[in-house]
Amino acid sequence: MDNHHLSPYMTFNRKEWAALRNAVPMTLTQAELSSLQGINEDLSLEEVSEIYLPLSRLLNYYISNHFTRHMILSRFLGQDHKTPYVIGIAGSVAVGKSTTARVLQALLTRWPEHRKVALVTTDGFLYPNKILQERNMMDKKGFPQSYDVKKLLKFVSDIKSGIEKVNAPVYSHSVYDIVENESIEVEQPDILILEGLNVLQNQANGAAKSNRVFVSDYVDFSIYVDAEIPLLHDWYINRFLKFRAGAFSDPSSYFHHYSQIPESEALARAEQVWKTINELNLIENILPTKERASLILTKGADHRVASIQLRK
Ligand SMILES: Nc1ncnc2c1ncn2[C@@H]1O[C@H](COP(=O)(O)OP(=O)(O)OP(=O)(O)O)[C@@H](O)[C@H]1O
Ligand SMILES: CC(C)(CO)[C@@H](O)C(=O)NCCC(=O)O
Repeated sequence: MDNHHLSPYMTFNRKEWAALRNAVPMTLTQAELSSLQGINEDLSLEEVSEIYLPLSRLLNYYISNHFTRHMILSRFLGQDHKTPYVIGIAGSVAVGKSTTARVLQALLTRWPEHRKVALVTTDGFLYPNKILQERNMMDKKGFPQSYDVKKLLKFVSDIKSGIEKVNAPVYSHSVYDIVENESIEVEQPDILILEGLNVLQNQANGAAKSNRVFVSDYVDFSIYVDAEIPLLHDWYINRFLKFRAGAFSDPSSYFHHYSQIPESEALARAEQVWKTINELNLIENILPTKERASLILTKGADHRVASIQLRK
């Protein structure tokens, strides 16, 4: 472990981190490991046990401590005081935030406390295409101004207040828009995993100047998933091609059009979108939030986590 005195982080390499899962062993059966792979067929099981399992153990300690504190507060107030633990997951488009979130959801549910873990992505709080078009912002999707931040803040604040049922809107990558008349209902979870490009943004990087409260104010533990730009570029293009391949026979998919033109043309468009939208957004609005994360996961080729930085 590198504990450089000027850095706010302790840095672990892969081997050092993997060793940390052993102190309180939690073993996963082969069947459980296989069911985790249903989350993402490219996810390696070695990755789950060496990286995500120790991470879920650490989180489980923090979460237990959170609930102990709230029990004390309940005693002090003489009334029930329970608020969910919020884990934020930030990082570039295509870095693997949603995969990370789903693996952590599965692992945290599995700890003996059997906590109820809800998962929400901030994509659902993007303005619908109709509004983005009216505001001439279709090439700004994912930028701070493309989100209905008020709605997102109300959502997180309602969850934190312990409101019984809170609804979140849904975004579809395949339709490339908010899905009308669809929502996910969040019912008093113990843990909320909130995943999205913007969960760590504050006034200094992107959020509207008039805002005084930020999503990050409601986040108890934040994870920034990081990788070098050339890797992110490749992951974005690969996922684009996967969507394109899946959209040949589905005319309702946004990607259908790309399946009807030559691959080289579709690729040129994907390259342009990456460069002018997602890479730009990463540099301007997402990367600057990295230094505020509680934990940074740095990935190398094949999504393999190479190092972990944990705030001291
Ligand atoms: N741990 C992993 N191992 C292997 N492949 C992965 C892993 N995580 C993500 N991927 C792949 O990388 C691509 C992007 O992943 P994912 O959709 O989870 O990213 P994201 O950060 O949630 O993207 P967005 O912000 O656009 O929603 C997908 O093709 C996914 O299959
Ligand atoms: C929905 C977001 C913003 C975040 O997941 C992203 O996947 C996206 O669609 N960006 C806009 C440019 C594009 O990739 O088409």
